[in-house]
Amino acid sequence: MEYSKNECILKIDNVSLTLDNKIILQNVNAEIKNIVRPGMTQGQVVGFLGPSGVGKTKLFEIMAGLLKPTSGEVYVGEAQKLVAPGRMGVVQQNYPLFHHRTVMGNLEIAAKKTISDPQKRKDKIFEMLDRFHLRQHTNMYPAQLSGGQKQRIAIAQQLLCSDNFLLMDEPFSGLDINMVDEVSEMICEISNAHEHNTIIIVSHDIVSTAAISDTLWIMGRDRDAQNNIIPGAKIKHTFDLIERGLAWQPDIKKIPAFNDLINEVRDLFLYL
Ligand SMILES: Nc1ncnc2c1ncn2[C@@H]1O[C@H](COP(=O)(O)OP(=O)(O)OP(=O)(O)O)[C@@H](O)[C@H]1O
Repeated sequence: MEYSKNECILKIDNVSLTLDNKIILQNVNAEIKNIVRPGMTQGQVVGFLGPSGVGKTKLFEIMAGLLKPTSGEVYVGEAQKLVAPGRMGVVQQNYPLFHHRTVMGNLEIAAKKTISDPQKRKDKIFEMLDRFHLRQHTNMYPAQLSGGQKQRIAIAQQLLCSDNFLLMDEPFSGLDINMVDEVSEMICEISNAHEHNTIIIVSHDIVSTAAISDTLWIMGRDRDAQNNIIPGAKIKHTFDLIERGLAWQPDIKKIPAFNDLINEVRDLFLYL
């Protein structure tokens, strides 16, 4: 598997967060580097896992520039600029679309932020509608769409108005098994549409997330000698799935080493 990891495109630099005198995050550090594969357009997917209540959503909000940490910074892009709202695409679980606007109307609002020429904007929107199999829904309102269709519009919207980063909160939640496969394929397709495309998925679904990730971040807290949790979560474990030969593989779930990985992650969860 020939590849190299080059410049840093996202850096979480010593991020801590205290809310109402409660330490939530403590010195979180992590980095994503650009992956280059000769002859391929290779983006990447980072799966972000951890037990319930550990602080994933808070770090997600900090990475999105929506929440200011108590200390530390997040830098994004090749130029390593401080993150600011709008730089990262954010697809939340409830897909907040404008209900009084059609699919086209919703995408227009997003596209206006980055494309000023009306014709170019329309062309780009139709390209997105085709890519996400939504062309026949162009003039429908969100209330007339399924959950999966709303999710695809929310993704298209974010791709139209932000840089190459997409943060997704629980993309598999509430989906049946066929839809999970469909969303997984879509995430891989988006990540590989541009070599700087980077999708970070926060999820409780370890198997679906690991199956499409190149890297796994596992968030957790330390324990004291009495086995009590020490407040302040960090990214305690990073799995490089490329190095393990578990990235870019069709039928990954059938590979025994993939099942070993899942068991390893589940075992870690017992102590986080
Ligand atoms: N405003 C607040 N003040 C104090 N504590 C808070 C506040 N908001 C969230 N918390 C706490 O921060 C911790 C982390 O919450 P967060 O939502 O990030 O966890 P999570 O890992 O995303 O959980 P889940 O997987 O269940 O969604 C929780 O223990 C929560 O109780």
